[in-house]
Amino acid sequence: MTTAAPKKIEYEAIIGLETHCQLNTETKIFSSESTKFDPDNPNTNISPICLGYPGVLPVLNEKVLEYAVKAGLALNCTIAPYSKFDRKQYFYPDLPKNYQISQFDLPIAEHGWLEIEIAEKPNSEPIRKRIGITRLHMEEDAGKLTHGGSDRLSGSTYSLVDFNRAGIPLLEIVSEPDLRSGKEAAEYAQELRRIMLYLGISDGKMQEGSLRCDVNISIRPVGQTEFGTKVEIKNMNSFSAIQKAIDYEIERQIEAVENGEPIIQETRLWEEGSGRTISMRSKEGSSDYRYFPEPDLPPIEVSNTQLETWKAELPELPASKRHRYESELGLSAYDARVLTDDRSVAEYFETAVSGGADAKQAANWIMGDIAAYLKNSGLNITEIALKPENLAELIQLIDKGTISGKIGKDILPELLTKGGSVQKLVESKGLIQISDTGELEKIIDEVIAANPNELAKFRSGKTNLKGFFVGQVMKKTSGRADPKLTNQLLDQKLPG
Ligand SMILES: Nc1ncnc2c1ncn2[C@@H]1O[C@H](COP(=O)(O)OP(=O)(O)OP(=O)(O)O)[C@@H](O)[C@H]1O
Ligand SMILES: [Mg+2]
Ligand SMILES: [Mg+2]
Repeated sequence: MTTAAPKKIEYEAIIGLETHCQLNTETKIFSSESTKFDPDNPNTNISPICLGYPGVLPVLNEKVLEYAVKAGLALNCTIAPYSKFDRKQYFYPDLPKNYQISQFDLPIAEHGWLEIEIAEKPNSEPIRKRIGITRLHMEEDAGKLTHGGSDRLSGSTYSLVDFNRAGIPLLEIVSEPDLRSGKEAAEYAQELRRIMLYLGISDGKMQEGSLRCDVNISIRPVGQTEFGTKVEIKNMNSFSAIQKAIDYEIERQIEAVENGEPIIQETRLWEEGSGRTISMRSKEGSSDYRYFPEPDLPPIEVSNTQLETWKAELPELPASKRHRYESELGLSAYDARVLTDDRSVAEYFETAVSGGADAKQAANWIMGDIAAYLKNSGLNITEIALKPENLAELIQLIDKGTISGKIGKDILPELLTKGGSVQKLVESKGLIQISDTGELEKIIDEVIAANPNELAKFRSGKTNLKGFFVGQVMKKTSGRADPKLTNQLLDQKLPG
C-alpha cells in the first residue's frame, strides 16, 4: 500500500470594504459650523449641537442628502424614497452625545455596484469585474482624540479631544464580499475615490482622512461555499497600505489555519513600519450598538423631482468614459484608464478631440510631454496656458505637414507657458516646414557640394553616411526640412 503525500489545500481570500467618505459641504451635517480642516486650531468650529448639549436639535443639511443621492446613483444603487436616521450608541470620549447619528435598517441607497479594472501589466488586456455595493448611508463623524499626554507634576496621563471634526458629514459605503485580493481591493478603493471626485462631493484626500477604509478579510478552501471568520483592519488611509495589509493578512490567516489555530473575529491594526497587522480588540457584535430611530429628526423623503434633478446633474463617470474611449475613439484600455483617472484631464482630452485632434495623438501628447510638465510644475491641467483647442491646432499642423513633429516638440514648452495660437507662433518664428521640392532640392545640392569627402565615401560604399547628410540638411534649415522629402531627394542625389 502506498501513502500519497497530503494534498496541499488551496485557499481563496474573501474581502469586503467599508469606506467612510467625508463630504465637502460648507457646513456640518446637522448644524451650521464650518467643515474647514483646521487641526492647528482645535475646537474652533463647534456648537452646542455637535457637542451634544441637552435640548439642542439637529437639522439635516440638504446638501448632504443631495450628495448621498448622487453618490448612490453613481454607484448604481436603488435610492430609498423613504429612509430615516438612527442612533448608534457607544461610549467613547470623541462622541459627547454617546451616540452617533447614523442610518441602520433603512439606508438612503442599497444594492448597487461599481466596476473595477485589473491589468496584470500596464499594457495587458484588463479584467473587468463588478463589485457589489451593499449599502450607502449618511452619518456624522466623531471628534479626534490625541493620546499620550502626561502631566509633569502629577505624572498622570491624559488625552486631548478636538471636536472640529464632530458632525462633519460622512457617507459610509459598504461593499459586498466580492473582492479576492489586495490588488482588487486597492483598485476598488481607487475607483470609489475617482467617482467621488468626479461627482465633486469630496476632496478624496486620504492623508487628511477624507477617505478611510475598513477592510474585512477571511479565507476559505477553494470550492467551499461558506465564508470563514472575518478579521477587520481599521482606518486604512492609503491604497498601497490597503493592498499590503490585505496580502499580509491573507498569508497570516492561511498559516494559522495550516497550523491548526483558529481565526478569531477581531479588529486588527496595520503597522506600516513592520509591515504586519496586530490585534487591537475583539469585535463587538452589532447588537451592542442598541440602534433605535433618531427621534429628533424627521424621516427622509426623496421626491421624484429631487431624484430627477440630481440624476440630470450627474457627470459622465469614469467607467463610462473608459468604455467610450476604447469603443468610439479606438484607444487602448491603458490609455483610456490613464486619461480618465482625473476628470479635468479627461475633459481636456475630450475638448482637444472635439477641436479636431486625432484621439491617439492627443492621448500621446497629454500622457507624455504634458503629463511630464504637470508633474514638474505641480500645476493642474486646467491651469496651463496651452488650451486644449490649441493642442488640437498643434496636432493638426503636424498632421498637415505645416510643421514637423520635431518642431512641434520644440515649441511645446513655450506653448505650455505662454499659450496662444500655434499657427501664429510658427509663422512669427519662421518654423513652417519646407516641403516644396524645388526649394529643398536647392538646399540639398548646397549641402552635397559643401561635403565632397563624405560624398566620395558614400559613393565608395559607406551608405550609412546618408544620416550625416540628413543631419546637415536639418541643421541648415533649423529642422524645418520635411524629413520624408529630404530622404527621398537624398536617395536620388547621393548615388550620383
Ligand atoms: N466572511 C467575510 N469575509 C470577508 N468579508 C466579509 C465577510 N462577511 C462580511 N464581509 C464584509 O465585511 C463588511 C462589513 O460587514 P458587516 O456590515 O456585515 O459587519 P460589521 O463589520 O460587523 O459591521 P460594522 O462595522 O458596521 O459594525 C462588508 O463589506 C462585507 O462585505
Ligand atoms: Mg465593520
Ligand atoms: Mg459607520
